[in-house]
Amino acid sequence: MTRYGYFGPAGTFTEMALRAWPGAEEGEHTAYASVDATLAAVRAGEVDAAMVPIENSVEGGVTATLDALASGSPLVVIGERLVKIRFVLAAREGMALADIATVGTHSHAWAQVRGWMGTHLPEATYLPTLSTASAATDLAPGGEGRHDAAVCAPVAAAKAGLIVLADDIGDIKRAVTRFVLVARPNRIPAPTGADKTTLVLYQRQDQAGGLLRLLDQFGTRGINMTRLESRPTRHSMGDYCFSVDIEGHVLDERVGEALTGLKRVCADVVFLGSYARADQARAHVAPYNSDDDFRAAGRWLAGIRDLVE
Ligand SMILES: O=C(O)C(=O)C[C@]1(C(=O)O)C=C[C@@H](O)C=C1
Repeated sequence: MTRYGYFGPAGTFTEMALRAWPGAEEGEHTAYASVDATLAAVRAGEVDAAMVPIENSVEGGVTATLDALASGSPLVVIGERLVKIRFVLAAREGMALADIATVGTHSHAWAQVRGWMGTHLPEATYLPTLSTASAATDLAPGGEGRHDAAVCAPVAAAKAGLIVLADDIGDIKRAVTRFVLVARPNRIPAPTGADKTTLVLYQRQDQAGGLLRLLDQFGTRGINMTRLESRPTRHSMGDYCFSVDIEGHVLDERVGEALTGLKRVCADVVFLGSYARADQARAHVAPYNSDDDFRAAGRWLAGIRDLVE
């Protein structure tokens, strides 16, 4: 039986993403209190794969995940899931909106309901919690009740026996979070034609046009990028690496060529996996950059080289 870990406790959006993964319902599920602990469990072999949040359509990259993936022993993304985000404001039985002085939730969730809070609970103090579901369980019978209300998923409020004071309180109604399933690098899923590849790129040195040179490796091979974020390397002030998602699979000729190009020009390239896109959108391939184009050009060069004595 496959052992899955996830950023928990039960009732997080991350758990929903794991449940949406084909076959995961039949596996064994273990919740971890933080993204770091979840990925450490994969690295230690406690679980075979784990689901963690990586990107939200409103608040952007989940830096805890980006940083934990980029450092430490190698891990790879083997799949992704998109989950529609709907938040409720939940509290213990008997509470009314007027009684709420403190609100607990995950920092990414708070960023998505800030506007609603400013309008409906402008005086409320925000208390950060490890996850949206842990904000709810804190209010369950036996919980410490460190805040008056929790911002969480409807399912987390129900599990904790809470009442819903307000439903669908996200400032952006179509908010979506992207979650990735991460494993040790002993398997890379086969290409599907609708794939993504995730990389972390370290520049050799900070110089004019440095980032342009890295991105050029994609541009000249007709590769479309779907995410680019800079993160501090933590070595010194102003020293950044780039976390990138591109369309395509490591077995695609254009992606392979871009990777070898990056390996030459970068101080380091961390390969974080090639995997099927959740939305199944096929890769855009710019003209003259298909596998056939690359192979034909390779055959032409080999033909010339064959003539060398
Ligand atoms: O706390 C949760 O429920 C999570 O799954 C984490 C998380 C995140 O890290 O972005 C996931 C989705 C929501 O956007 C808010 C919080």
